[in-house]
Amino acid sequence: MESIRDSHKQDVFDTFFENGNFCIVVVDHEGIVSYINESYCQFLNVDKRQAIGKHVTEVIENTRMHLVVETGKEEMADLQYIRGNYMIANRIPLRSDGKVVGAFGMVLFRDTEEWLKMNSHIRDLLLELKAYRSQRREQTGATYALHHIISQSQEVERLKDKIKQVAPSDVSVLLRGESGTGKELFAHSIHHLSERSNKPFVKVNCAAIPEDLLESELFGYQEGAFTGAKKGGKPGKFQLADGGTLFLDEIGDMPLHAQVKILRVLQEGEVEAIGATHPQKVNVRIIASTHQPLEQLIQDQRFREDLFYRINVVQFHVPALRERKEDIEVLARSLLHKVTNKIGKRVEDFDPAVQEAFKRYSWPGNVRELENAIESAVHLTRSESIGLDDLPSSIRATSSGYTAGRTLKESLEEAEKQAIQEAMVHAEGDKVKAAGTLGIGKSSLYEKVKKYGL
Ligand SMILES: Nc1ncnc2c1ncn2[C@@H]1O[C@H](COP(=O)(O)OP(=O)(O)OP(=O)(O)O)[C@@H](O)[C@H]1O
Repeated sequence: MESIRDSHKQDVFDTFFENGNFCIVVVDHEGIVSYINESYCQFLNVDKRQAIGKHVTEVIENTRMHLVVETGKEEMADLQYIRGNYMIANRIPLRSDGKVVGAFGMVLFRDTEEWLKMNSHIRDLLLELKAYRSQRREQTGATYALHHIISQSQEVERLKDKIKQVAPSDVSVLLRGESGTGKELFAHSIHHLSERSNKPFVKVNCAAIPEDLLESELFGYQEGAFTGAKKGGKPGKFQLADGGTLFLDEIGDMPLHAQVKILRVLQEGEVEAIGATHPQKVNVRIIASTHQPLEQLIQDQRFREDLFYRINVVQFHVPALRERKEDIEVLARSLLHKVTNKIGKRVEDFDPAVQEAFKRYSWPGNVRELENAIESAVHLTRSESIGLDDLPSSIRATSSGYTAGRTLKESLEEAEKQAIQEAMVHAEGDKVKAAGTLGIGKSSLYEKVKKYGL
């Protein structure tokens, strides 16, 4: 099919070159004006017929068009003083068979006032967009999207791809992984990528709500349901999340009686507020997260198997930071930027030894621990680059067996403390297992845990 450029070459040319909004000039290889449009002539207050054929310096004040022909280098968004003001122009060399045969000039803004107007118009639009975005985030409750998850490792990149695949459906997702790995960020991202993104994202921290309040938090209550109940009652998290996503954080810590009730809501799509006479229909997508070994909890009868199958339709494992060391450097830089912006202190980089220590350390607290270590170092440092001395001692200790000013006994104790910490993380808090891995007795481990305040 003939393209619009070929069939209407002249119209396209006229529309662009004679458009009243643009000022355009073309010079030949000697800097002689071979074309100038009407609006440029009006702006310069010159007659078009007289301008064509003259050297560009005689037509346009402070022009550099002839210089662009000489240098062959384009000049973009350059300021040019003209008619008592600065205009902003692009100058582009025209080439034929590799030789500069002339130059094309275009005024982007006739004066800085015009530019400022456009600039403030765009700034206003950007501010409006920003306000709209944060308002929407506040309304929905999901602050993060997939692009906020910084990574370079194949593991996390693959995980992001899988998240994109399942997010649009309504399927329940179980996010597993150690504490601080970023499970909540993934939960937000799933919501953002789903059809529910304009509806609420409601988080329930199952480990933080006192057991006796959990039911009223989850399912709400009616006015007069119990002494101290608020006037008008209170909606539960399920009702608040209606149409959107309910994020059950740390679901492994949920008491059994609440598990039974949640299961019923998920099976029946109905929730009954405390003191209500009728159940109420709710439509929520469930995303749950846990760092606990749920299969073990099921065996110990601390987690209901039927609830496990309900929430575990698609399961993702977010790897620990020590299992994806490639992410540490990019994450550290991005977190440094985040922290310095928040604190307002100028710290731009890490000493190479710090990045090395970061790579060697095992990060039992994962990205959260990395963020905290960087925040504390930014507060402590006296230079623009974070050094080893600015790091918490546990991380510093991994840089070598030796830290200046420390006795051998202190260094050994630090190493021992760290080994115990790591073993405890691997054993998910099971002290008997951790003692076994370390090759020491249970009572010896208890003693050391007490000594180091772990
Ligand atoms: N890939 C990442 N990019 C940027 N920030 C991250 C990333 N992963 C985690 N974080 C940051 O680390 C902190 C902990 O993340 P998050 O709360 O999502 O972890 P979690 O796995 O849900 O932890 P918990 O199980 O304790 O609730 C947050 O401040 C988060 O912003």
